[in-house]
Amino acid sequence: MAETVEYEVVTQAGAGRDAGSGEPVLMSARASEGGLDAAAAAARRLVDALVRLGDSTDYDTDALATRINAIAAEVEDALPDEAARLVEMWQQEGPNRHDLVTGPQNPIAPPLVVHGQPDGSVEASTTLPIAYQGQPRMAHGGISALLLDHTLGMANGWAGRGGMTARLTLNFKRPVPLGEPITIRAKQESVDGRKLYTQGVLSVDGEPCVTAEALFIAGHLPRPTAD
Ligand SMILES: CCCCCCCC/C=C\CCCCCCCC(=O)SCCNC(=O)CCNC(=O)[C@H](O)C(C)(C)COP(=O)(O)OP(=O)(O)OC[C@H]1O[C@@H](n2cnc3c(N)ncnc32)[C@H](O)[C@@H]1OP(=O)(O)O
Repeated sequence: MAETVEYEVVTQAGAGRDAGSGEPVLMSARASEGGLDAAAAAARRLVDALVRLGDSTDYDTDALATRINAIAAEVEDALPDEAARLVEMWQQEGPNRHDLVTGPQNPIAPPLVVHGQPDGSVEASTTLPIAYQGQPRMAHGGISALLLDHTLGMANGWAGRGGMTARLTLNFKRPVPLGEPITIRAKQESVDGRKLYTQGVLSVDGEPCVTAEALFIAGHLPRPTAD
């Protein structure tokens, strides 16, 4: 097996769920109004507009591609060393700002907002745009799987011991609509040695759409370091 390590969970407030405030605690990173978070939000907006644009418009998409490529080239010219960026990404003890589900710096993250609850569960919410469409007007099942896997993973972190997904079982009970608020609740139900058993449900308007049961194995791959 690959070498794995365990991380201590530190919340934004500087403590894990034992802080005992009795209030939900924000676990995902809060988006800043400017800087890279704002640029990622703009990229998300652009992706949404492109998917909605289609071909039946007079809009000059060739010129658009040229302009988008010019911006991409400008950003590429400013990129730091890739290894150093990886170290920076994983330095933070709190929520990952770069991750593809909750990260405000990641344009393909919806992003999902996750709160740790006093009862040991986590609750996550977002609204999915049309870029995530599977069946007409509905979210792709793989997106539901991604959101559930991640939220169950965060529930493990909130419970104090996180790990890697070994098995994820999903039941798709109802299609998940785009453009409507979705909620995911998840909780680590039991621990047996390194085996973490975690469950969750994705609901819309209080109606369960997708349920998940997972086995995680405690430990993560080591974070990149400068050495
Ligand atoms: C306010 C601020 C808070 C911030 C902090 C928040 C905290 C949260 C932070 C961040 C959340 C992030 C959330 C992310 C969530 C997403 C996670 C992923 O997507 S992970 C990527 C996908 N998964 C993989 O790539 C794994 C690939 N598989 C492996 O690497 C290995 O198979 C691994 C590590 C899973 C297990 O390998 P071994 O060698 O360590 O362990 P072995 O000995 O094989 O298994 C241990 C036991 O588990 C059973 N087991 C393993 N896999 C099983 C399976 N699929 N089904 C049933 N049993 C299984 C085995 O039979 C064994 O059982 P016996 O101890 O013998 O009783």
